[in-house]
Amino acid sequence: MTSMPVSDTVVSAKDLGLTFQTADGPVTALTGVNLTVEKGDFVSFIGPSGCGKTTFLRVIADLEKPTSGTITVNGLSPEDARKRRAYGYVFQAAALYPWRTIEKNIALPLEIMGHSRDEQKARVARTLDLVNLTGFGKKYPWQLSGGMQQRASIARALAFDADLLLMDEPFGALDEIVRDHLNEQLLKLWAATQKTICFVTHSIPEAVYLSTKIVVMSPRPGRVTDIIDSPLPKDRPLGIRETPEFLEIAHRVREGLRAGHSYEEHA
Ligand SMILES: Nc1ncnc2c1ncn2[C@@H]1O[C@H](COP(=O)(O)OP(=O)(O)OP(=O)(O)O)[C@@H](O)[C@H]1O
Repeated sequence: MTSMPVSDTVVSAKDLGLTFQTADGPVTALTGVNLTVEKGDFVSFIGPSGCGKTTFLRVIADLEKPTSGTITVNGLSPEDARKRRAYGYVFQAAALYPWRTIEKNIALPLEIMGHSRDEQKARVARTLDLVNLTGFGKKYPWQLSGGMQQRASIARALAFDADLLLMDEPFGALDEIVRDHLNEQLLKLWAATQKTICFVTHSIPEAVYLSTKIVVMSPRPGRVTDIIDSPLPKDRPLGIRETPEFLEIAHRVREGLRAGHSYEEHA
């Protein structure tokens, strides 16, 4: 096996653009995106519907091809990175198979990758523990709450131990109290596993609470209007959301979103 390139840069996008050709003409989902994600970063992408957040995640995952600019993932093309299983992907809906138990859902990618039964069992137990679902492996998805299902889908994405986790609005459909709880748990999980996380959200408090870096985007065409490096400490109790430092970053995100919006109105 060839060794991985040694670098702390996980994602590097330079002047990245993606225009979809549709029956109604071209749709520019992304234009001029420059962004570097370093190992261990927690990067949130925030912006209104249609600003290209999901498209950017899909480009990293090699599910879409850019039409201009360049992007590398772990120093490789997205295609080569995907083949080396560089990332786990968590979708907006938990997308668990209803006819499989939670542990069988988590084991599915491991089965496909040809891991032995013992290895599968060990990894399933480890990831269930990471998302606090030990004891629920034999349940079916419908027997779990929405928040627990989403944790199970995070466990599935963690099971093959990729360093990069791509999360597309994983908690968007959950109520605020459950969401707060999952945000706290996700930060603990991030600290424990030292993963690099790219996280799409519509929520300003969620983005500020979770991130080391916040990428503010605006639509038509989708572009980055601000990149904020958070000065907040890594250890973040929920109460941090009432501190002046937190509110200041939230204010800057809101300003960035507003600036993008007025561009849209005047374009
Ligand atoms: N496969 C596709 N074909 C054509 N247009 C597409 C395709 N995928 C996305 N788009 C368009 O690209 C733009 C960006 O979409 P994208 O889903 O990335 O936005 P988003 O910021 O994730 O939105 P949301 O917050 O609603 O999920 C939108 O205008 C969308 O309609």
